Amino acid sequence: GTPVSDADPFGPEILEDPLPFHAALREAGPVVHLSRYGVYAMGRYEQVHAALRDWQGFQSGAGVGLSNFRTEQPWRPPSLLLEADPPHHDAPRRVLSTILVPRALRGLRERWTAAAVDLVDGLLARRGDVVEFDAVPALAEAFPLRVFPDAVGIPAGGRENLLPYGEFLFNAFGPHNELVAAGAPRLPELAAWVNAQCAREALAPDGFGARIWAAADRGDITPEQAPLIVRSLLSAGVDTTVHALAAALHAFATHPEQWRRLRARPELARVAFDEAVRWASPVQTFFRTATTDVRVADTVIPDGEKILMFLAAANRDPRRWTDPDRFDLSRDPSGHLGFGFGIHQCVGQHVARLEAECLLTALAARVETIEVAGPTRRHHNNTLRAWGSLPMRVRLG
Ligand code: HEM
Ligand SMILES: CC(C)Cc1ccc(C(=O)O)cc1
Repeated sequence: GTPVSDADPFGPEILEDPLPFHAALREAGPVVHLSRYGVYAMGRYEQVHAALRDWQGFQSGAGVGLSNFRTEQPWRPPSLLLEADPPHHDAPRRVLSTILVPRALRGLRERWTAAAVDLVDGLLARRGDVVEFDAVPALAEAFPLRVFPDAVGIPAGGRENLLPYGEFLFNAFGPHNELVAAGAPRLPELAAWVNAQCAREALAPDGFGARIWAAADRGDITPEQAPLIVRSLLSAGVDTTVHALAAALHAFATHPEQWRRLRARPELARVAFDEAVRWASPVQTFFRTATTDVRVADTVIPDGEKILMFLAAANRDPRRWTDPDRFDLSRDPSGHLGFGFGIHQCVGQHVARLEAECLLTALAARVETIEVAGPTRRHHNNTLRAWGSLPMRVRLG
């Protein structure tokens, strides 16, 4: 096939099945220059981990997509976390990590558990012992949309805008291909709606959003920063969990022995989710920008060049993982790069884990076997690994 350096990682062939390209990229060397986009690509765990750790040499402030904010206008005001370097990154990060730390989420566990049980019961009730449904709309999309917007505290109306907004955002980290073009027409209305949800008066008094505004009232951040930090939650907190949950359900549906393990030991739900995030890497890639001429192995990456990091390739690097292609609940997945690493590591990972734990536990309590019931369909996005459709058959027990 095409040599790695001429490949199009954002083209339909590789988006449909990236695994062969990831393997070829790992084998081609520690760093590979991709001529199509003029970027430096890394697929091995060692180099991706090192680049994520070295925030001084590999900055986020010029954008974490292909677009270089040093020379191009961002499509929206840059994120104060994702697209910021220290020191500007520090206060917004501290505010969000305090709000999203596990003990701050304790109050949600009971509510989210009840919501998961209610969703699963509603799906399975009075339909006999064998039930078929598409797990993408019925579970992977339905559960995050049922619990997360309320946790942020945004109004009830318009929440159907969240997924398409995130869909555009994650496409926009890649090149302006037809995936970006397809989302462009609706963007102005979607962006206007998202921005309106970040205003203090739009937010319920007890959600994550109100806590961000309370941090502004305390002077931990400025009132100008508060809405942008709420925007970070609405940008990063929906499509990621939707596609991670779909990936976990697909993993279990194609590995019945792992479902049996979860049924026997429901406390494995959390580690199972991290193994699914490692195995599927719902966030496949994103970029950094070299802040100086930086040497990686035998390559010098010139100042200002973009580096494309393949988290998904690193998460299946045989140099780091035993039997990397196996979805295995007995593995210790810690150290996986599915949530990133270092100062920008996912600040919402505990929210994602709690959502997954609640949904998987509710399913494991009712469902004896889970299997794919028909042709699955991928959904292509420049950054996200996603299922468009997951026909599923469950047997109650
Ligand atoms: C399974 C679901 C999720 C995955 C796979 C995921 C993945 C990631 C990754 C890989 C990064 C690092 C980006 C970088 O280094 O440039 C990140 C950062 C971030 N995530 Fe998540 N995420 C998930 C869920 C969430 C949720 C639920 C929230 C909000 C509640 C969230 C909010 C954020 C924010 C604000 C950042 C930027 C952190 C910073 O730059 O300091 N994410 N996420
Ligand atoms: C994997 C990351 C690129 C997900 C993400 C998206 C958006 C934001 C934001 O701050 O808007 C933060 C994180």
